[in-house]
Amino acid sequence: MHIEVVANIGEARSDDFLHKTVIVVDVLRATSTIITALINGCKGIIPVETVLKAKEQYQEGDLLGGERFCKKIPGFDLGNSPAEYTWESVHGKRIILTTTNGTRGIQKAMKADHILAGALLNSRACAQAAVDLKRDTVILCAGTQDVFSLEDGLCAGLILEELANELGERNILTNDFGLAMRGCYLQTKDTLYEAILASANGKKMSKSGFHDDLIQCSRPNVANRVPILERDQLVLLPQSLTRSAF
Ligand SMILES: O=C(O)[C@H](CS(=O)(=O)O)OP(=O)(O)O
Ligand SMILES: [Mg+2]
Repeated sequence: MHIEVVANIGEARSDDFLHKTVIVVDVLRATSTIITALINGCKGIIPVETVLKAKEQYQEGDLLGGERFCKKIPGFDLGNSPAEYTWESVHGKRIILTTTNGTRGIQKAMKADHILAGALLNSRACAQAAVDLKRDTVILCAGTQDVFSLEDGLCAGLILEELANELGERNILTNDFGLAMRGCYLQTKDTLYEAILASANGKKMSKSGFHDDLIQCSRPNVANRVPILERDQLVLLPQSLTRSAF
């Protein structure tokens, strides 16, 4: 299996996604939020690029979620903190979500055969799903405003590590950036939270009052489910029979 790791949305060329599986990674915080919301029973998540498009898509009974500059968008029901997306607040609801980077990354990947939402939370499940989908795979690090973000790279490294465990070292091929991210992950795997806390986004999140989100989003493989885009909605990929629950 060939896996290309792309450093940020600005470097992504959507034609490169044809016939592939794209795992969109935005650890802080969009894909961590998406995973949390779906596991907590939300019906589906429509990722959109702008606030205007979110309001256009909105139907009675939906929840509007998302942020600009890390903060909840005025008039929206939810921000972009995974902790807001509890069973009580989201189960049975459809969510229209717009964030600065993650939802833009999903839109950018539209030419792919399959689009998955990945984060540290579900890295092993993402690797297993990518193997089951039998496509060459792109791990698209969302980054922040078209600049690489360490937390996304570390997650890409963990997914590569999980793919090597699944397929065997000799059966995975990646690009130089992927090799570098896998090395970074292996170097920091026992202090992931501290590494993310020290990153640009980690410092920004802490300063903005979202320190708890760093703790939540830095937990590897605590979720065994994978969001997949079906038509225009993110839903949970059915648990493949070959995979254990945990
Ligand atoms: O809400 C977030 O965590 C970030 C905000 S920013 O881009 O880092 O300012 O957005 P996301 O789309 O989740 O990366
Ligand atoms: Mg981010």
